[in-house]
Amino acid sequence: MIKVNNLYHSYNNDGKYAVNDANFEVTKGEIFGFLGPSGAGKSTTQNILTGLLQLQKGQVSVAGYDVKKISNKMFNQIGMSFEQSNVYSKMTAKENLEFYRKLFDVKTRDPQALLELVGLGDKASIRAGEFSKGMKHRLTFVRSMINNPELWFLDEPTTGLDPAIAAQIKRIVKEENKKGVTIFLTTHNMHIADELCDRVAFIVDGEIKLIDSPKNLKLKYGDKLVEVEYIKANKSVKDTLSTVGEGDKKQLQDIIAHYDIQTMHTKEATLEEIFIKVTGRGLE
Ligand SMILES: Nc1ncnc2c1ncn2[C@@H]1O[C@H](COP(=O)(O)OP(=O)(O)OP(=O)(O)O)[C@@H](O)[C@H]1O
Repeated sequence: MIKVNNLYHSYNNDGKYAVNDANFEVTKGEIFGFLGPSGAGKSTTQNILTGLLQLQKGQVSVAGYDVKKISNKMFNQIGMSFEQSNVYSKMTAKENLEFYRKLFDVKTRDPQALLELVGLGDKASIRAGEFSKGMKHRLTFVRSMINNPELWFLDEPTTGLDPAIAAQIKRIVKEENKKGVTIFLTTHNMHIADELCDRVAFIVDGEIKLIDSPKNLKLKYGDKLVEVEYIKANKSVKDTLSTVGEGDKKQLQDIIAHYDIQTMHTKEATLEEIFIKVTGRGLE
């Protein structure tokens, strides 16, 4: 669905690259995450893929189209939801969607039904300018679904939303993906990457450091740890021990044999811990 080879982008032609030799493929039906801190080059890459930035160097094909010579037809097949909501403030929520749907020459979804999907059904005739940031975000989000895209670009889809709405957005993303929609998701939030993505690319300073599934990354980089809490000399003690090292294994057996265990559970490394291990950088 997406093929990127030797992609570079420099804003100032000063030898500094916001995207530096990126190579990846996104296959049909997967949720592919682009995970990296602020300034990593996520938006730049997404903007090149969606034709908002002109391709300078490299080969990029999106939904079967070469982005060097973008065809308007490509826009019928893709959806884009940006972190910054760009809705028309003087139009109502419904007018925003009615206006936008006219840009496509494929079957579009019913604006009222879309608004209801994100809890804005009763706000259809309110001007978007009066909406809160979260409401504008939801409007932008459903607008990007209006043409039933087979490839959906989502930029920080849950950032700044309250947890209930974020959960609703994630549910919709999962449902659309089940119907076969391919999703390219950019984020600096490891939770959403972990929860939604089939594969993630770690990106730092314009470079992709690795690409793998969250599960494989945890198996590969996550230490196999057990967190145990027990009573020793009338005091509660907490230890984190490895199930791989001989010394730790023996200590764990010793604790189980001699002390009163209060809690014991395995501890997985988080994607952020793995990100730091691999790239030497955090996600903030
Ligand atoms: N219009 C621009 N002109 C010059 N430099 C830019 C421009 N847009 C982005 N950059 C620079 O390019 C680099 C990559 O930025 P980009 O916005 O792609 O990162 P990002 O990973 O999307 O970050 P964020 O999560 O903050 O959006 C950064 O160093 C940024 O300062």
